[in-house]
Amino acid sequence: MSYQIAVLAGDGIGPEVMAQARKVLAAAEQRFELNIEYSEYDIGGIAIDNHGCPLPKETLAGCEAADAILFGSVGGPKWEGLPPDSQPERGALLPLRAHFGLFCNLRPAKLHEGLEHLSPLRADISARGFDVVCVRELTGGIYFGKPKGRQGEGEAEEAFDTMRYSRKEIRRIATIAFETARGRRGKVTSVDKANVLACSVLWREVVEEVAKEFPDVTLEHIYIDNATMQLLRRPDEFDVMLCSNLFGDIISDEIAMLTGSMGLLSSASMNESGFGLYEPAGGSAPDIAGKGIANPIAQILSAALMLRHSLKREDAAAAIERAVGKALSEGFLTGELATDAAAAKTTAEMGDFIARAVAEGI
Ligand SMILES: NC(=O)C1=CN([C@@H]2O[C@H](COP(=O)(O)OP(=O)(O)OC[C@H]3O[C@@H](n4cnc5c(N)ncnc54)[C@H](O)[C@@H]3O)[C@@H](O)[C@H]2O)C=CC1
Ligand SMILES: CC(C)CC(=O)C(=O)O
Ligand SMILES: [Mg+2]
Repeated sequence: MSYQIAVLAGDGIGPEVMAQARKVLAAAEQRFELNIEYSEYDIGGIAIDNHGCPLPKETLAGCEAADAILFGSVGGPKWEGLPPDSQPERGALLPLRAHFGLFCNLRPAKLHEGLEHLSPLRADISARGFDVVCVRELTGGIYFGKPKGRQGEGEAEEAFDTMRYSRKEIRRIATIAFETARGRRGKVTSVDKANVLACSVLWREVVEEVAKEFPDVTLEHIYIDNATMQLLRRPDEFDVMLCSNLFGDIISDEIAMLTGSMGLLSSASMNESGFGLYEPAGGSAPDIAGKGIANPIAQILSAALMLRHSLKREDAAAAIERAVGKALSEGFLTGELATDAAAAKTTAEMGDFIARAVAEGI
């Protein structure tokens, strides 16, 4: 069986970390006798520069023809002055998510063995460890609600966004959260702002309905403001965090950093047919782009999620995750994690280490 993967490295650190994911995938292909073909396409800022638009037709056609999309990141200061819908994020990433109906975003974060002391959590809390999956609704809510815009003569006097959710949208993502919890520690924490927002009141109602179909799973509700605080206080008590688009965006950066770095959090975005886009949860990191110091692990773990969810190769996915665990537990760390700057590894050295560990079959 051969697989077609559309590779969209994008901007900033995207191409640097994507090169490492490709190395690791090559090692996995050899060891597990996978047959993967890759086609590379421009997206985001690089596509604006090369084609005059952030999501060229060829890119979309390449993605449509593929079994899965491996995505880097888009955006950066160079393109910030463009009209909003021509920018990399609103003109490419969000339309891509909408086009493929990628409503289900899974962001798994766990405190890796060997990194406990590098987490910004208080030492006694990080010693307890944690392992959380953020299940984020990705194609609805305030990021997509209409109308949205600016109003006023000349310089806008006001701007507005619309938060909107249907029962169907809430039901399908809540169902995924409960199913995910069933395969884990059996607890869903639904994050909302039901003391203020009409969408959150509906969110709670529908989540309660779905919960009745999963009597073996415990459900708790929490307001977003309290959730950000409780994650710092008792992260080990969370299992699956069910979030709307906006709240999941916020929570996912927090859980990434609790594990030590934004460069560790992978993600899978899937539609109702199981088609997926796999990308690091962080962005293009313009502050470190081009320096060869970005952590490629989020991209490498996203490739592992692609192997698991789209290619159904649990063996190869698990091997990559073990290889990442080996690097971290042996203190093989990129600069943002290394306590001894002189011992920090480059992006490429990390990719080489993990690829070798996959090839050697740890
Ligand atoms: N999926 C995507 O393509 C996303 C794109 N963006 C875009 O990326 C650009 C930068 O956004 P920011 O808000 O600065 O968020 P960011 O996630 O790019 O960076 C935030 C901080 O995390 C660090 N960081 C991120 N990834 C890292 C890695 N792999 N290794 C080490 N450190 C890492 C950065 O150096 C920076 O200090 C913006 O244009 C934004 O719109 C932001 C988030 C997601
Ligand atoms: C353009 C943003 C919505 C991307 C982002 O921050 C994310 O998906 O986490
Ligand atoms: Mg984000």
